[in-house]
Amino acid sequence: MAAVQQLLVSPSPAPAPVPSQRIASQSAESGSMDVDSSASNDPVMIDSGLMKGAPQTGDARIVVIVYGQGQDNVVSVFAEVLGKPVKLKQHFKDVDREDEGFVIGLPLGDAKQDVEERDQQLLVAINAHCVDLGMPPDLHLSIHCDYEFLYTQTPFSRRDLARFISFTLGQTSPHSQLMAKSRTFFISTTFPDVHAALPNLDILTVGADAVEIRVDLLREPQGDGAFSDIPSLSYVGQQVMLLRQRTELPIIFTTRCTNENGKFPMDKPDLYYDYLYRAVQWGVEYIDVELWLPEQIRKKLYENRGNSRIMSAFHDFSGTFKWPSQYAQDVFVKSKQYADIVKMIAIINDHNENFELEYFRSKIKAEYPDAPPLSAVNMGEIGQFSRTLNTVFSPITHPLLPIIAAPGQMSTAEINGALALLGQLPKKYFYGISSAAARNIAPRAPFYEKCFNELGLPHQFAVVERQHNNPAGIQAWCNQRDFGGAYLDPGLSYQTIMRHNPWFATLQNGKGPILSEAAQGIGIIDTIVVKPAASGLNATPPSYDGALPPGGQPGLTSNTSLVFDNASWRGILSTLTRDLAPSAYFDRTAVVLALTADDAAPVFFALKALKMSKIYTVGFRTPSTLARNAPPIEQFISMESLQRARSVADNRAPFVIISALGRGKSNIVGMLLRVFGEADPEASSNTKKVFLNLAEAASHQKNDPVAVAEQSGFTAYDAADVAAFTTVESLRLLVGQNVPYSFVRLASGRNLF
Ligand SMILES: O=C1C[C@@](O)(C(=O)O)C[C@@H](O)[C@@H]1O
Repeated sequence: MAAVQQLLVSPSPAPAPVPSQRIASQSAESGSMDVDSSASNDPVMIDSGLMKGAPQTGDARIVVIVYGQGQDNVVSVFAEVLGKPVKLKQHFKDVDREDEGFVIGLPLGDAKQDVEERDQQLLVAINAHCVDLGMPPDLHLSIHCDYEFLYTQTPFSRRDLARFISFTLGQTSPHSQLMAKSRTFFISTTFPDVHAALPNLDILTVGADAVEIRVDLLREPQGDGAFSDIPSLSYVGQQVMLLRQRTELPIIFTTRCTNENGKFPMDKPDLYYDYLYRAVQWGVEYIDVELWLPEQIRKKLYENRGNSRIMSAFHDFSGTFKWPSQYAQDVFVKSKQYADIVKMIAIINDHNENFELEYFRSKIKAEYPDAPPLSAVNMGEIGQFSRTLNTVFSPITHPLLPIIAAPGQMSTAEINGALALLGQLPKKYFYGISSAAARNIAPRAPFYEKCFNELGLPHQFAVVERQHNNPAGIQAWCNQRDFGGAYLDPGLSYQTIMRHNPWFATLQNGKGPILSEAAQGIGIIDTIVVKPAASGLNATPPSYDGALPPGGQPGLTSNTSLVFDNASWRGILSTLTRDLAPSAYFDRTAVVLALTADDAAPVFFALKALKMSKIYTVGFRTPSTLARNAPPIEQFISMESLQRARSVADNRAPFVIISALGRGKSNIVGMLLRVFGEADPEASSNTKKVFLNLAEAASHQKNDPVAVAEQSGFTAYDAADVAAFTTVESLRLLVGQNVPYSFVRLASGRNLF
């Protein structure tokens, strides 16, 4: 306890992180650390635009779960994931305003009687069906509930439930995040049975931003060696469930018709509605809706799409389609009416028609600036060139797939290889600038190399060691003609980088590097992204007279700028929301233990994104600049303040404990875990508290914080979880490619499943 007291009363000083370039120069001038304890009472709220892609409050209606016989337990899991208490009732009519803030469970038999008359303004109805009990679910409930969650009991995928409920309630929005990327790909799986894809799914989806399930290609066995003409909704539901349990990627649900290279019959258009609307109810992120379908079906799907996004699809196999024609433009105009993405795909006869498509693309952009994004490619070998140029949801294949989904499809590696040959993807040098200690905790270099290979990227990657206390020399790696980007592990404060690497200040004609929103809010830079600047062509090349790294070509080219970014906060956010919906954190409090404010800064930003209402700190003081971008802060400076936090009403008592304290301090972390982990009989929700250990794992040791947390009733995550999610984010920032979290874990020797 003496050690605790000592730590609590003697916080270590911390350099002030910098929330903006302007503030950066001010505090750099003053040179002093700005410690502000009053900031805790009067936090300055950040711009809403500051957290693009951050969780949203979403659907505020009462969540009602209809459960099957003997399945009332699933209601508690929903409640736990949402961070709400549970109530069991009988009928929809029993649910009223007093139930706001609860998750309500209704037994199937009773719920069925009045599901149609329910108050849709008040509640959102989810039919939870355990497929182990048999398929299909009760049809009446399937049709009339807002959503349907299909699950297996063993294994039960909590991650799938968290993702389903966060998405359907609008707390997460994968579409807006994907559309912010400069290039997106989706892999068209062509398996007759998703089971066949599962063993290779991690590797298959490297480079993909979404996975398409070609429902029309699924083959449902009939038992006598035959297959049904079209797979039943029961079969399709289970296939989607299986896929979703095994990938974190958004799913595209496609029922491709016989006329457009698919197998779905065209004689009953209503059948499409039944399948596609059910996919909306299953919480599938993207629904492919073919343009030939009657307008009333397309309109109805668009209007009832919930949080799913509609990809309008048009394929022309006639060989007479012409991109410069009025017809092509009419197709676009008709498509965009009920679409979030417009897909147009055609067979061409001449290579030049690829250029016509490019002209069409730019014309559409200019004439319909507010229209949904266009994804357009040509089929066949002759059309492959267009597949390298399309940037919105390019369909890709993989050598491990049984067949290609359309003539001319290419893999990500082939597309990148082609771009490299065409000079569109020049070889660049990427660096992992890390301290020896960081490299030991989570070696990222072999993984980067693996990804570059797998993605067919021509780049080269090298790890360079930074002396622990010497932040100088970073500029030497960046000021090279072929510099591609770098991650810094650990990150460094903006001020520190700028102070010790004066060359950065010369960028952009003296304006310095660009700071991303996250970097501004956090003040710690862990990713340096190269951005070709449109206006940079006339810029003066920045000069540099320092030593160059071996083999480096002097001088970052003048038409590029550098973006200082932060990927760690997203790693933290993704870890915290892997098994819980964001709402489990909304308005609750956290404890953050660290030796310096720098270590805590990305945590604060993530907790702000999770709309947490207060942070208690241990071990450091929070500079006002950092407090501005965080929930209100109170420092634990005595045992009394700790006791106070412990005795407040349940909702205000700390729900998350995040520690960046190293091994030497694990007894302090353990003490706090025991103090706050005790079960609270008054608890207003049954959600287990969360512990995140950002420090090096000290497993098999006495006082291992993760073990103590689990014994004290916490769900615990460690630095490796965050490192994997952070790597996903930094790859996305540095090379614009998505690599699934599960692949990162696999590549680092730990399988997630
Ligand atoms: O729409 C498309 C595009 C595609 O037809 C192609 O050309 O790659 C492949 C299909 O699976 C997908 O649904």
